[in-house]
Amino acid sequence: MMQNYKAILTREMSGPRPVVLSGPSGAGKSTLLKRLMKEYEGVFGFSVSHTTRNPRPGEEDGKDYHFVTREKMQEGIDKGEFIENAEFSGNMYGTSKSSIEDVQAQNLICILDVDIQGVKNIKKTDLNPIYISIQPPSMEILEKRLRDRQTESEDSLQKRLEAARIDMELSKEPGVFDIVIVNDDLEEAYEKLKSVLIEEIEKVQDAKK
Ligand SMILES: Nc1ncnc2c1ncn2[C@@H]1O[C@H](COP(=O)(O)OP(=O)(O)OP(=O)(O)O)[C@@H](O)[C@H]1O
Ligand SMILES: Nc1nc2c(ncn2[C@@H]2O[C@H](COP(=O)(O)O)[C@@H](O)[C@H]2O)c(=O)[nH]1
Repeated sequence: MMQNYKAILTREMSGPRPVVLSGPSGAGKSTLLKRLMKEYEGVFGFSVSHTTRNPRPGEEDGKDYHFVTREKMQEGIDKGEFIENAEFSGNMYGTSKSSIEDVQAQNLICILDVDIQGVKNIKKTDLNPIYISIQPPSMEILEKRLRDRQTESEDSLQKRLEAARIDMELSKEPGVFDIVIVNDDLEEAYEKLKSVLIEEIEKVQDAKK
């Protein structure tokens, strides 16, 4: 009984469980999470990462990423401001502690979009998120999606495909992810994602009533 009470208290103090979305570049993470955040406005908050890559057309500083120089990013890492950071396709990426705290302070479900290195490093922290991997149906389809997106140079595209091969292998390892969703048909993948998160979503909605 006492233990139950303690568990409830801890949950209330720490808020809803965060969600880590991972998977190869081009698998559809941003597409799915933007849709989720639109349908469940006021339930999710995006953890805005830092990156040293250049913004793509339409991307906003402070909303999609905090776009920073290598020097600035390294300075933050050295000061211990990041819970994880990684080098991906020639650029630095990282999750600052404050990006998560900002979302959690609002009692929202914090969504993190990180690569597989991020997943491994977050597992060493006490964040305790739900780990979801979004996978493409095949390497061929992934390459087509990345090319059609027209955001990458040939060099960046090749680096991303190489990272994708590693990611696709690692995602098959038991225990790394709570669930692996193959994003073939977008509607089906989205429904699956919602079904995994519905319990957590309802908790946040109930708390607002
Ligand atoms: N099920 C799908 N069927 C067809 N195209 C899709 C599907 N899901 C996503 N796409 C398209 O594939 C491209 C890559 O998707 P998206 O940008 O969401 O990937 P991502 O995993 O967020 O990539 P990154 O990690 O590089 O940010 C986009 O142009 C998107 O519109
Ligand atoms: N380890 C981390 N990986 C991150 C973070 N933010 C994004 N990412 C991952 O980087 C790649 C490429 O992203 P893109 O926006 O340049 O296409 C992708 O796999 C993201 O999941 C982060 O903070 N830490």
